Amino acid sequence: MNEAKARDCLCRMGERLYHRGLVHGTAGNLSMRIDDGWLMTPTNTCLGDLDPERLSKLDAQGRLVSGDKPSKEAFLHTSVYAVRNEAEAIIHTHSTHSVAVSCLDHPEGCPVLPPLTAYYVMRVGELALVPYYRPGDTSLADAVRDAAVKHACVLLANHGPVIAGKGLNEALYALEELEETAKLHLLLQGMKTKPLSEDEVRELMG
Ligand SMILES: O=C(CO)COP(=O)(O)O
Ligand SMILES: [Zn+2]
Repeated sequence: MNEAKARDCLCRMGERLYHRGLVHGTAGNLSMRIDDGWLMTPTNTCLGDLDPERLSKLDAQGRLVSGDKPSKEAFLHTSVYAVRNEAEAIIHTHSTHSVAVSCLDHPEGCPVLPPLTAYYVMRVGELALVPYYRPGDTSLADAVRDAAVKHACVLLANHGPVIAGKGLNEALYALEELEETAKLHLLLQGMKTKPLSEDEVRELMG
């Protein structure tokens, strides 16, 4: 995709996330791979009101080439691209229900969310949980990179999701499935639920 089109796509995606209520304030950040590096949302900006000219352009080494100062999670984004060759776009949000799930006490070895529906399994697959680190901490980027080797969707404890996709739309659809499943999981708290069986999940994962 050419750079002008990528700039336009990022701004439209920011607006879409904002109007869907999936981002608020200046939380969250977006990026896209381009031929000579990455485009990323600038730090402390509202994703609903992005200016294509002010997006941060980073070179292949992650250095700022033009635009405003990049997101404090820039290193997290570039670390995920480094281990996921197919990833062309990354969305990070503080979407409410996903964040609520990220604040629960998750026993070691249990899935972060149960496979409640087929679409959750198809779009999100296996969600990895990364322990809490301060936003922008390079240790957070390192932990996310390690998790991203096997997982396109990662949930940062007490923070929010990071989703890599072959394009922005693929990342959005996974994020929306995650957010809705997190909502279902919270709605079902205290009720006897029957998630998909291991065989049903295996069939969907292919
Ligand atoms: O979500 C955020 C931090 O985790 C937002 O930070 P930035 O405004 O620096 O992108
Ligand atoms: Zn964040």
